[in-house]
Amino acid sequence: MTQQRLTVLGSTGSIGQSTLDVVARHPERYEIFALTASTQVDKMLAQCAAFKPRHVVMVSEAHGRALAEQIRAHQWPIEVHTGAAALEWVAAHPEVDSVMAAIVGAAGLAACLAAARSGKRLMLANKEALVVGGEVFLQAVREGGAVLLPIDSEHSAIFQSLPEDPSSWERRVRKIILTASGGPFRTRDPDTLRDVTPEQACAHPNWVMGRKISVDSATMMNKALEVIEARYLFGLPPSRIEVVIHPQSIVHSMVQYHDTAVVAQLGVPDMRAPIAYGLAWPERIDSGAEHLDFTALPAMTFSKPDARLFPGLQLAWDALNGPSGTAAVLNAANEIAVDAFLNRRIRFDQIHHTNVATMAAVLPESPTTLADLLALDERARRSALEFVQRIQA
Ligand SMILES: NC(=O)C1=CN([C@@H]2O[C@H](COP(=O)(O)OP(=O)(O)OC[C@H]3O[C@@H](n4cnc5c(N)ncnc54)[C@H](OP(=O)(O)O)[C@@H]3O)[C@@H](O)[C@H]2O)C=CC1
Ligand SMILES: CC(=O)[C@@H](O)[C@H](O)COP(=O)(O)O
Ligand SMILES: [Mn+2]
Repeated sequence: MTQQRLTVLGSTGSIGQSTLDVVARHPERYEIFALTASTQVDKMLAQCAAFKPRHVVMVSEAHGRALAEQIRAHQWPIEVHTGAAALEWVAAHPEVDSVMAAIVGAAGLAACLAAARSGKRLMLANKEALVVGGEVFLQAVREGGAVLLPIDSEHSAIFQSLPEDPSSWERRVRKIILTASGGPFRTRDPDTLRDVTPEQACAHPNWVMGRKISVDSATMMNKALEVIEARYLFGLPPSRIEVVIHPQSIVHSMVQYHDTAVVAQLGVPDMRAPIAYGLAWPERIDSGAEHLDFTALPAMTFSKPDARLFPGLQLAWDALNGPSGTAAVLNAANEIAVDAFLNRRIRFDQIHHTNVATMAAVLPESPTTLADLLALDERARRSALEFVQRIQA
């Protein structure tokens, strides 16, 4: 068995830490080449002590300087880089075999494209990168000869439930069914959502995750992003992607075939399982997650999402059926709106208002390059920010 050399983008986050937890269980299989973060110096220092990477990137210069000082004091042979361009360098480095993409938001797009163009095994948790990148992302994967493996729990489940030969998916599959927990507000009266706090929105019933994705789960924009992600990963038309509420998060998603058979993937809600699958594919390795005990499971239920409670979900299909680039506009608006909500500048229900207003205001012009995508992302962010400033006043 040859060791895989890994770059973990976003190693200080929830997915990054779970990835390192799995990696630590298999030192004979994985070696860390580079770790990247933005601001969390202490966490990164602890990861440096445990994994001795050759390179570390701190996107923030000030935090990078603070880390470099500590690394010098320990006399560790680790090079510290700063700035966003260094993310692309460690993602594309010729000595790297595999890249875990676990940065949150469109900030991870350029590094994902760099890994894809360099033909890496690209494990994708950073769904926003694919939502924004769309066909440009897929073209980079094809041209670079990369292997794109989903880490998002639903998409890992679908990937595990599909036949091995991707050229048969369109022909054999009737529908992809994404499960959604419904988040912390699933049973609320929609009229009471105006005044929920960031703390309430981040209290996900089943998963411990970063703050941005936790708010997305509460609005179900997470599922909207996942519908778009599924469309690009599996190539089925948007009309053949469905969402069902499954509050227990045990069935991670399903594939329904033309003969009526449904193949699903089940497991405890622990991201180490899909991460281990991505790391070892097509092998199976210990992930550290608990095995399912079917005799101890709660009753599993499935229901239709309530459009009054989760109006943002429909935006996925609106974006996919709109001009190319509309998904990038939606993502940018949502990133701005979630940040404004987390900083108590807008109400929870105004996240959706911001997304709708930005989609109406910003018309994309068929982006075909990374530069086009970044310019569109920037334009949509400016428009969303203007809207946020208007409704705040
Ligand atoms: N958490 C989960 O269970 C799941 C997450 N995902 C997806 O995985 C991705 C990561 O999520 P999660 O781990 O929860 O997020 P976190 O917020 O926990 O972690 C984000 C990571 O990205 C880094 N980061 C933040 N901003 C930037 C930036 N501008 N440039 C470079 N690095 C940056 C952070 O660095 P620092 O903290 O040092 O500032 C941190 O390492 C998201 O796209 C999410 O949707 C998908 C499925 C499940
Ligand atoms: C763990 C994971 O993949 C998250 O995306 C999770 O699915 C969030 O749960 P929701 O179903 O509430 O969005
Ligand atoms: Mn998910």
